[in-house]
Amino acid sequence: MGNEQSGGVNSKSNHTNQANGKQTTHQGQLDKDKNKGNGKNRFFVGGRKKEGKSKTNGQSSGLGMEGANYHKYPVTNDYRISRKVLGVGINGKVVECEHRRSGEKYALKVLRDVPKARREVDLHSAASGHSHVVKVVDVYENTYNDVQCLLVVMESMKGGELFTRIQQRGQQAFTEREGASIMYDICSAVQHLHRQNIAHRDIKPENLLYTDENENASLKLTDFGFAKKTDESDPNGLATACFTPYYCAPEVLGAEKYDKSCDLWSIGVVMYILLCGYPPFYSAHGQPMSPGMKAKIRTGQYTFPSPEWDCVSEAAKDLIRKLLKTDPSQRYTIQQTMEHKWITHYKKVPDTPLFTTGILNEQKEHWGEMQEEMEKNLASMRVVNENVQIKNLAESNNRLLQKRKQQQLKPADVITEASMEVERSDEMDT
Ligand SMILES: Nc1ncnc2c1ncn2[C@@H]1O[C@H](COP(=O)(O)OP(=O)(O)OP(=O)(O)O)[C@@H](O)[C@H]1O
Repeated sequence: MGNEQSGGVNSKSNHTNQANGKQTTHQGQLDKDKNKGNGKNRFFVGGRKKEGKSKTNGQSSGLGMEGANYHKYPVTNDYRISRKVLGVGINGKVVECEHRRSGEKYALKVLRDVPKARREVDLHSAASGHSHVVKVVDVYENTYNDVQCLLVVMESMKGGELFTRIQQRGQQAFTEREGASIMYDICSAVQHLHRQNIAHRDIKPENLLYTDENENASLKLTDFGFAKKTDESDPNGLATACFTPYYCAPEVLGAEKYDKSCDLWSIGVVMYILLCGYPPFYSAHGQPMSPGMKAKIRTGQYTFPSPEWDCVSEAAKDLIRKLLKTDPSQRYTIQQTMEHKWITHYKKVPDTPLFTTGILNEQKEHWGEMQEEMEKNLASMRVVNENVQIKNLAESNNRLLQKRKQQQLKPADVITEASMEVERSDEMDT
């Protein structure tokens, strides 16, 4: 994949000092000039070298970011906020903004400043140095109408969602080799996260976006709203909790691996859809879920139906089987996935034309249901684990866990209301 956009404010003026492993940006310099930051002036995104066609695995900015650098001065000092909505999620709108000096366009996500949002911003920033993770450029903590907000400036992803792009290909068939190349990119992003002990826990088609509409656009992972630092888990402190055969209890696997295994399940589902155009746990060709189908999900029954899967390589099917294991302790880790020949040798995967584009188009009207179903499954995986922790924190006499209990987020922290709109005329500059 190639032609990655610069993640910094201005690709020309960004520079990376690779000798000392630090990155500074034009924006960083700007803030130092103004002396308005919080004094640390650490920036999580620097100008990255443009990538050629060959892939680079797991590049990190090397910054070892623990959290974001929150600017306290108004975002509008640096950016013009536009009314153009780039997307709408559960947390509100993502709008376009423009850097005042460089004129470059970025995406702005506005979150209410609650601990969950801080976690999202910190973990996204920490992961942001990878070429297949959407870059966080700047973060501001500003107050609007007495509501404290976090404003996250990200690189603008102008190429839309993964499957929309495949749907829109026209006559040219999507091939298994292209599928392998896409999966390599996704897996390298997840490997980067897991190496930092970050589980994303919300890998789904809507969170995989392309930088632009060019053929060489990069696919990147975004939305760290459910991401979790896995090394904060204390599996030894967790006692047995109720669990269905669908999920093994975290104490069996270790909470850390449990959270990460959720990402591997998602990778398996995305890979399956990529290779045929419909999801694994569905009745023929994406028909809505019946109760019987739901039972199949719980017991991990899926098939590789004909004719879509007839020409797909055995190696691809083998990897899917290893990713879609219902028991997370049996499921492949990201390391094992990266070492599987279908991923490692993605360039040698057969160039077989697939049914994917045609089926995605035929099944357009079922796409919403499919997304909902995937979201429900992800949610139940997260809930199983959260429940286990909540139960044991409440019952535990362990002092460490008691301390964590006090810090535990309340469900009310989940942001459900619409985002703060930065639309007051004094903050707007359209
Ligand atoms: N960097 C970006 N560039 C362009 N569009 C973006 C960007 N980030 C997000 N979007 C758009 O905004 C939508 C919502 O963003 P995001 O998923 O981060 O928010 P959310 O409120 O956490 O959503 P969700 O409901 O998916 O959990 C995305 O589906 C996408 O269409």
